[in-house]
Amino acid sequence: MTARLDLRGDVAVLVPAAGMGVRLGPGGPKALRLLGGQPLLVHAVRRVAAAAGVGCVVVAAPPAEVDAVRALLAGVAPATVVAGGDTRQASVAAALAAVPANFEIILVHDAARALTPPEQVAQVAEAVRAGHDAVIPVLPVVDTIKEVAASGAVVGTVDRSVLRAVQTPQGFRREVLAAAHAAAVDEHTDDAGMVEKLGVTVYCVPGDEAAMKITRPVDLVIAEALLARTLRT
Ligand SMILES: Nc1ccn([C@@H]2O[C@H](COP(=O)(O)OP(=O)(O)OP(=O)(O)O)[C@@H](O)[C@H]2O)c(=O)n1
Ligand SMILES: C[C@](O)(CO)[C@H](O)COP(=O)(O)O
Repeated sequence: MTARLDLRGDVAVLVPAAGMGVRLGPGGPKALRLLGGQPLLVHAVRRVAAAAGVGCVVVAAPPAEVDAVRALLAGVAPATVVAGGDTRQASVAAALAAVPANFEIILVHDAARALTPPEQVAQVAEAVRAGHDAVIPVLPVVDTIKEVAASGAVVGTVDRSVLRAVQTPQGFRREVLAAAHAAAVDEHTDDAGMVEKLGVTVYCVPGDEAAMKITRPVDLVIAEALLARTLRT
């Protein structure tokens, strides 16, 4: 049993956790699915709360599970739990609305990236504190990438040296994230994409393989192995 963590810092972390996990298959909301015997959300919040500088955690839970998630997190960290929306973007907006006014640095972190090291959370926050308006952790793309037509014919091979796979947490000055959500007219899969539309420069820091997103059944198998490796060391 791990002790409940206190929060003392100037960084608020929003944890969208209201998705159904359709690509993972049947089994209920993804954030409540088990990894090493504990819900993904518990792994994620424990690591976020352990990161240097984090003073506030707001979780957007599946609307039917808000009370259950409050109870689940009571022994983990002092998180605020709100009802999420129909899309990730709506869930982030709901969580953002619940952040106390004194937090000027806001991170957005997928519950589905359950094993993200606290150091990655702290590094993103630090880059915002150092003056960047928007910060994302990224990894190089390891596969050859083709552009393919609807017919199945290859159009061309993309230069992957300029591509990066994007992780979370994504970090923002509060004003920038709030402006991006206020201005959004279409759906985005990440918050940095919304900020880009404002013309704000998004800065990259190195990501971590442990921050992989649990999306498909095979990702749960990989995450179990990563967790076992962490526990061994
Ligand atoms: N309406 C939604 C949809 C997604 N999320 C959250 O956004 C993160 C990233 O989304 P993804 O991994 O795509 O999760 P799901 O939407 O649950 O997956 P799927 O698309 O397979 O249903 C997850 O932590 C998920 O819980 C959310 O809070 N609210
Ligand atoms: C925010 C994100 O995790 C960055 O990789 C991702 O965009 C989440 O959305 P998706 O539904 O998996 O595309």
